[in-house]
Amino acid sequence: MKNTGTEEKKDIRKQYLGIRKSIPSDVRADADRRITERLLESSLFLEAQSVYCYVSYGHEADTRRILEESLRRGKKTAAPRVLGKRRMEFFFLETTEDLSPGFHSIPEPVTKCEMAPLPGSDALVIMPGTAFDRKGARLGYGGGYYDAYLSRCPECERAAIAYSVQITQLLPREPHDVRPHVIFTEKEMIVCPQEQDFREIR
Ligand SMILES: Nc1nc2c(c(=O)[nH]1)N(C=O)[C@@H](CNc1ccc(C(=O)N[C@@H](CCC(=O)O)C(=O)O)cc1)CN2
Ligand SMILES: Nc1ncnc2c1ncn2[C@@H]1O[C@H](COP(=O)(O)OP(=O)(O)OP(=O)(O)O)[C@@H](O)[C@H]1O
Repeated sequence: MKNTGTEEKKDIRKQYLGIRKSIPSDVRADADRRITERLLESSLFLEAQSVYCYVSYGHEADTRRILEESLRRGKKTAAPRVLGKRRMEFFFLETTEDLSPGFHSIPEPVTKCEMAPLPGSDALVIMPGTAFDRKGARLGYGGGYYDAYLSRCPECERAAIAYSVQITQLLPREPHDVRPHVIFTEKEMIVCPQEQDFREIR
């Protein structure tokens, strides 16, 4: 990871990558199940016509069942592919077999997949992250991919999924950060204040 933002962000990222990695596998499996159920039962997911979801790798909160359920229920289902510096696009999947290892070995949509238009108000984007605070400030791997992509589609619904140990005190915030509306953990659904109240609170 190079040029990944402020030193403070780098330290917090490193710390939380360690915390996430150290979750025992049985606890992780149980948390993945609970996070998935909470998300699948939410009106955000039930009402979404299309779902733009990351494909988990390493120790990220698992998205495999979310992708499968989304496809099974006939929602347009898209996954991200990195195309260049700070640039990614989403591509529609027909099945989870349309994924093959790409950027950093993350499963990405294969070339035959059709590029998805920017998500509109009937779309739900499911965001990854290494740490979050309760106001929705988010730390990724430091590539700036989600901030850049989501700044192009302010209309869509944004949900993050994460293990409860990834929720932290206030994170440093930059003007280009695009925050989720809600965060689902295995313990709760955190509703994040939106722009207006955010400024008042901080
Ligand atoms: N599953 C998933 N897909 C995603 C993202 C993500 O966060 N998660 N991204 C969100 O922006 C984009 C990819 N961004 C990335 C940026 C940097 C690294 C990276 O440096 N990975 C290292 C270190 C990981 C670690 O220490 O755990 C590696 O794989 O070795 C990976 C992905 C698009 N696709
Ligand atoms: N829209 C932008 N304009 C200018 N610089 C940006 C923009 N978005 C991100 N950056 C820069 O890119 C780098 C990575 O951004 P940031 O730390 O916010 O990524 P991240 O949210 O951790 O990663 P990701 O979105 O890929 O999960 C930082 O140096 C940041 O200042």
